[in-house]
Amino acid sequence: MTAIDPPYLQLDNGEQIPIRVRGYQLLNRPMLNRGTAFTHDERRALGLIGLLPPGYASLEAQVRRVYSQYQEQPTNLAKNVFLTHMRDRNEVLFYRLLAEHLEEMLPIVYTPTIGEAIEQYSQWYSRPRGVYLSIDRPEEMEEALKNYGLGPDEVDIVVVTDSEGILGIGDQGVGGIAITTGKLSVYTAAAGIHPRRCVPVVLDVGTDNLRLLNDENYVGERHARVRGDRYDEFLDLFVKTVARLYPNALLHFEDFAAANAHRLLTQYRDELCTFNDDIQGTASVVLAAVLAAVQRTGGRMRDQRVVVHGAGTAGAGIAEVMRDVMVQEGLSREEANDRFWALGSRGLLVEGNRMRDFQEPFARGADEVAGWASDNGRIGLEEVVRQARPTTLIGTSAQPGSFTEAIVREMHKHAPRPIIMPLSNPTPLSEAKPEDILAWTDGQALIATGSPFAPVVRGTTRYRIAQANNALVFPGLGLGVSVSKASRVTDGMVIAAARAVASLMEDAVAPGDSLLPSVNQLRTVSATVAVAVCRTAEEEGLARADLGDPIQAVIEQMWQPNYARVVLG
Ligand SMILES: NC(=O)C1=CN([C@@H]2O[C@H](COP(=O)(O)OP(=O)(O)OC[C@H]3O[C@@H](n4cnc5c(N)ncnc54)[C@H](O)[C@@H]3O)[C@@H](O)[C@H]2O)C=CC1
Ligand SMILES: CC(=O)C(=O)O
Ligand SMILES: [Mg+2]
Repeated sequence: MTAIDPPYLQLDNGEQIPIRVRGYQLLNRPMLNRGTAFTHDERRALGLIGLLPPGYASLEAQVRRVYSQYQEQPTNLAKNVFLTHMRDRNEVLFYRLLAEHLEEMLPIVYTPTIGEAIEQYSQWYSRPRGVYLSIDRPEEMEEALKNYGLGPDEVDIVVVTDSEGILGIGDQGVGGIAITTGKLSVYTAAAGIHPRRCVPVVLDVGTDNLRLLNDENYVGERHARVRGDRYDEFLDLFVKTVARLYPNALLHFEDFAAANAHRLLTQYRDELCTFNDDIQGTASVVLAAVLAAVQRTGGRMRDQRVVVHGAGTAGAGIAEVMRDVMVQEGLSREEANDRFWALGSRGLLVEGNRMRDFQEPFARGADEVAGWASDNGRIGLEEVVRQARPTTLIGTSAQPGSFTEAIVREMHKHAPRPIIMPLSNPTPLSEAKPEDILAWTDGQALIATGSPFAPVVRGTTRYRIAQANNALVFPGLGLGVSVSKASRVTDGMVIAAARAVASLMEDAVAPGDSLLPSVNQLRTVSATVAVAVCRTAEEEGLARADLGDPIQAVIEQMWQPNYARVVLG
């Protein structure tokens, strides 16, 4: 006996979803629409007779057709637009296509092409997706979120940006909504978070991007970025409204500028279940790559000497988590901080100079650097590498080409297997190309990048380049939080996620092996991360779900892109 009247969708987990709309209304609902995959009986029952061409195509046949259409698109941006439109028509088909061609399509729906799509958001704008909240109308915030149509128990993840620090391309105004929908695509493709249980949000607080303000097509608020008290009050209202409307959701902050990113994380991390992906997601995946690299060099984390080029949102987060692991390995906090040399736009961070509070732990003493070469007081990367003799070089500066041949060769003089990670996105902003780094270090460098790079062949060795992108962590983190109903995201979870990713690479020890799992393994990686997060949530007393077997719980919750059975009665 069923609880509801047909027609309805019968899901694998026993749930039944009523189908209340008919005809074109149904075809316009991307989660229900299946186009030519509706059978004739379904078309009769759902008011679709005459609204579709008579032929029937299975999901598999539809995937083959849309894949060939995809391949005909002339540019990567056109491919991105094609996939965006497809997601707006038929989400199961979109996610099935993405799942079957993940390595090929992730760079299209995510970095690097998403950077272009965001820059040209207003020019290509055709239909909305997500929730647009304007700082000029805070009183409409609750109504706007409610209009999205999801109830208190129907949301697992809210991804929010204020668009000030999109990837490495900076302030992109309202177009930043596309980073939130992009991240949510990755949540679904990588971790099986149900696409309808997610809310993408842009906080339109204005923009300082003059190109956008002068573009007649721009679809955002046309004024400078609001800062100060009004910004803080708007953010506070947003966080409190989300916590009230969706009490079980994870709130994911994305691409805020450095000052706000760290400040907001500190302010809200103990108040609700929230994390900052650029700080914590990035720190976790980079820690995984560094742990794998350190294992290959036969050393320990506590012995690393680490230069962080670009100690902003991502760079400082990476340093903090590496420092915490060094402390776990027995160093005092001060000894561990001392193993870092961090640079900002004014060069090496030195005590007494102006810097942000989250950078202070990594500043060097003025006495120590007194004899170092500087240009108007600015100590540059080459001098830092010469003096500090790092074993690990992290790039989160968005300064393309800043890991020069001279710098990499200097580092290699003292580090036989230098760990070098140009992590800036999108691809044109990378601090160096893996091919060059390998050439300058005679193939000895252990490398990870932020955006995807093709393998490099040198002699008989094929080097697979690890993509240290937070996409290897945030989907599994979100899934683990959702399955365990964790009340907070903790540093323990961030480190557990990193160790889980690194554990997948323990057998990868041949020359040329990647430091991280490949994008094709994203589902496995996300499930592994989710299980580690669930276990940590339990250990830390933060899990509100009775998990039983976390592996089974995680696998059962992962949504698969299949058409559910339609029960017609
Ligand atoms: N691989 C990944 O998963 C991730 C990569 N990133 C990338 O990292 C880059 C930075 O992103 P955020 O940390 O969010 O930006 P951010 O603006 O917070 O940090 C950038 C830092 O670089 C510093 N900087 C600027 N010019 C410099 C120079 N000439 N020398 C040294 N430092 C300089 C700035 O002072 C700032 O501290 C972006 O390209 C972003 O795409 C960010 C998050 C995740
Ligand atoms: C990957 C990412 O989050 C970034 O580049 O900002
Ligand atoms: Mg980001």
